[in-house]
Amino acid sequence: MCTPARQSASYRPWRAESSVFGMAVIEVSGLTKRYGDRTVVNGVSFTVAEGEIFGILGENGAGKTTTVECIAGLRSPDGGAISVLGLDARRDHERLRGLVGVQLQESQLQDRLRVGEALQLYASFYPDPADWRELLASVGLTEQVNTPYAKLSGGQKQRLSIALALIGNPRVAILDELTTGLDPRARREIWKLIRAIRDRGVTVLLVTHFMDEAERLCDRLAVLVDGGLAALDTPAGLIAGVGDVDGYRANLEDAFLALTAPSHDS
Ligand SMILES: Nc1ncnc2c1ncn2[C@@H]1O[C@H](COP(=O)(O)OP(=O)(O)OP(=O)(O)O)[C@@H](O)[C@H]1O
Repeated sequence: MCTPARQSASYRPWRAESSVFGMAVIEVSGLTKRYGDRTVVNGVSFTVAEGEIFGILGENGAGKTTTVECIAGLRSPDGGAISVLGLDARRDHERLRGLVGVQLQESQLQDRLRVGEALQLYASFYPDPADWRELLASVGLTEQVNTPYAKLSGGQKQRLSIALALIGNPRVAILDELTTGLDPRARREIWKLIRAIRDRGVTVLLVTHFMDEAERLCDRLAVLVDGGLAALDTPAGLIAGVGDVDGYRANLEDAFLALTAPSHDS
């Protein structure tokens, strides 16, 4: 069973339910997901507006991937409703496929498939794909165009999976652990790319464990604790909720640790 969301006594929860952005593109209402008798996502609700970069934070096992997989229509919720671009995430999955780009953890391609071939193959699935060579350049893989998947480094595989999520020119991009395994320069390049696609009106939902990434890139953040929504706010709002820590101004990691701290009242 899912335990109630833990919350540190020192944290003053803020909630920015509505954003300054426009139309809601993703609406999650009371999302609940169970595996067997374990509830791993428990009544989670939030909306993501068009053109927003929305981050999901949480400790390992908090339910982040399960949440985004339900939004991507890859898993069936046990309760609640999810609408993406006005369509039902699960029932209208086929229609949404061309509109939503998904990069999930551990995307696995055929070992012998070359980088350029993979992009051209995926581009052929979509009516209005991005220019694959441009995309290749923007994720820094131009030199690897003829490299088979099996010969890519971990970070290069990660960059390719981001390119594949964006190849269909999606209106919504769902990115799970966007920059895990990337070196610092590559991470900055990927942040730039994400901002650029956002500037074109793409709505971005991303899961991350990196506090700097969440703070620099995301307009708002949802923090999941034990499958429940512990906080939903801008990075600055979350930080403001903790005040000072040991005489220093708190940062996002302090806010995250305060929100996810084990409860002391057991
Ligand atoms: N297919 C599955 N069958 C059973 N349990 C699962 C399955 N997938 C995930 N879980 C469990 O559900 C819980 C939430 O997993 P999830 O992958 O959503 O967490 P997460 O927040 O993304 O974690 P991480 O940061 O480690 O990637 C975990 O306890 C996990 O073990």
